[in-house]
Amino acid sequence: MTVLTPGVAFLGRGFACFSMYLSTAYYGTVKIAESQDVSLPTWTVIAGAVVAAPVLGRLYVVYRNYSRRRRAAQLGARLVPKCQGKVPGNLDIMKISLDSIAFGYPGDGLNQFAEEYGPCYDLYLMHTELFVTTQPEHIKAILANEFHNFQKGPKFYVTMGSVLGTGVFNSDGDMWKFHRTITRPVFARERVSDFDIFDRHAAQVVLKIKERLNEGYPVDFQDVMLRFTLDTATDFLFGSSVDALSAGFSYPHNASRRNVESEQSASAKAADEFSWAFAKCQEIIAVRERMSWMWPLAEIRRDLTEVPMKIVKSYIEPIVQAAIERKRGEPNIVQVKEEKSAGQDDKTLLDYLLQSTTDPTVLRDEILNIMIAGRDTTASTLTWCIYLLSQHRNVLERLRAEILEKVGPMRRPDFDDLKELKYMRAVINETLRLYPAVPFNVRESINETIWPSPDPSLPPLYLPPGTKVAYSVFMMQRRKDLWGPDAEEFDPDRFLDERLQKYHLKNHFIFLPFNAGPRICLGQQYAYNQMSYMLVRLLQTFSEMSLDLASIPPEAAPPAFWTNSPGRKATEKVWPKLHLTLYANGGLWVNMREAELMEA
Ligand code: HEM
Repeated sequence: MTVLTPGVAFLGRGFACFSMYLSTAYYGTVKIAESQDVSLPTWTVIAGAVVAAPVLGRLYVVYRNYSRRRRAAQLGARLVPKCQGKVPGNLDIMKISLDSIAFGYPGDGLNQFAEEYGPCYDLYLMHTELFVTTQPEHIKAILANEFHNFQKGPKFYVTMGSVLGTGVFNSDGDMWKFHRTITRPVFARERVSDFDIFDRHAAQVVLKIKERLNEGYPVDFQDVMLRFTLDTATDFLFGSSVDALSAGFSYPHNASRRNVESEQSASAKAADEFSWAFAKCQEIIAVRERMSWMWPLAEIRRDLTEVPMKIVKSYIEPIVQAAIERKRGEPNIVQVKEEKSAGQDDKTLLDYLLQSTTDPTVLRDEILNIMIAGRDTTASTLTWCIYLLSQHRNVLERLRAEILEKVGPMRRPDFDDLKELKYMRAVINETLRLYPAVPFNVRESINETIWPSPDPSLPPLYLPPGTKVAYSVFMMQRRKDLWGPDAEEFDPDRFLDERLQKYHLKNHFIFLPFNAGPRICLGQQYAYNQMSYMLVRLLQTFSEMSLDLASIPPEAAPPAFWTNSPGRKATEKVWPKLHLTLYANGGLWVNMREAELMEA
């Protein structure tokens, strides 16, 4: 069966709508003319209808805006300020938004609009509302107070569908509840506090980093963390690791020693290919989201996710198929495991999913969603954490001292140890504040609503039904009016000293790296445990960390002109970029010094 590309399907729908409009206009005009005994040549009717189309479109927009203004006034509210672009349809603003993904710093463009219009404004792309907000009360409304009025929405399903399918990230209502219910037991406290899996893979990380440093080369820490989180996630979720850490780590672009593909095992190559495809899919859907409803026009010749998704599917499907076959051969797999483990839950996500369905598509979608959730987010946070530690020696030393005091130089930490590592938690939270793994997110309203005005002297804001709202925790968590004058600085003590009471505890909704409300991250505790575990093992072994800037490919380094920018952008040593999650462009190349036994 031929599958239409998104662009052809989009144009087909447009053509069908336009044909309907033309035929209605034609027969309508002919009927009116007949009733008046006037005869019109066919071509004049059709030409008239074609010329009238943009005029009618414009009239519709004017009428819609007028009725929204009137409705807002009736409710004692006002419209969200509209950004005024220089080109019709605010196409120049769309370009700024797309350019900021390709060439800019997260929030570029949007920060300027925030200065001009305040923390909530309407990008109004192609005459369609797209609200952007960084206001905690608005984000609280989206995620908690008005949860039932804000959905991911049909436009989101279509934009993300070719990658996320109907998984937990791309569903609402009963489908979302179904995914959430079958996934939740996997994150029960006793499961996420079983550190055997973390220990196995963290030991491999430390060993392989040492080997590479001993060869005289830095390591791309981001790449190592993506492998670590892929291995731990697959071990935790499916019961067997894909062993991405066993592949040879990449060498820097300027190294005399190069990556030799033939040295890699087949499974390592497959894991590398999967990682590439996985990132590519996320990049493509992030661009689609920024192009609003026009995105199919960029995919007329082909669905850009097709090739990378083929690779992703070829990786996941055998895992799913094997699980289905196991289930067929051993129908009571979950019960068998329950009996075997005598109280200790060793069932994997797949085991739980198989209790509810053996539909390969549902299984694949769910697994892919959880892999995106579980791999890139923690890898991103650990990467930015090491970046910050490499720039703040005092923080690194204090964190290491805490680890050595509470856990010691060699011992494997347990759950109680991690609870005692208060400074560690502050370092992770401060990393998540400045570099949240999911910096931007989006929802769509179902019914009209009213939000408080960021400026209390002005009337509240009116949101029409069916409005897309993008919210950014990245921008909110750097706001000086919410976090104090030093909001742009990395200072973990703000989660421990009087600033905690003054800012965060006064309003919990100013810090939302894991979201909030019914859709709050299911893996939050797992993520804290995994990240803390990895940091303990790293800092037990290494006492110094520094960036190797020469190893970043020149085209991936932060542009020189950034030094004239406001805020952290001016001082970034690596380029933070984003698809669905935040990452370091070109990798995070670091050197580490092994701790002497005396130091430990
Ligand atoms: C630092 C690490 C992490 C961060 C910052 C993070 C952040 C988030 C955020 C912001 C969401 C909301 C997404 C949305 O509604 O659009 C989310 C949802 C979710 N996360 Fe995490 N996450 C992290 C780690 C993990 C891990 C390790 C797992 C699992 C292994 C996980 C599983 C999930 C799931 C299943 C959801 C979907 C919840 C739903 O829609 O009901 N997360 N996470």
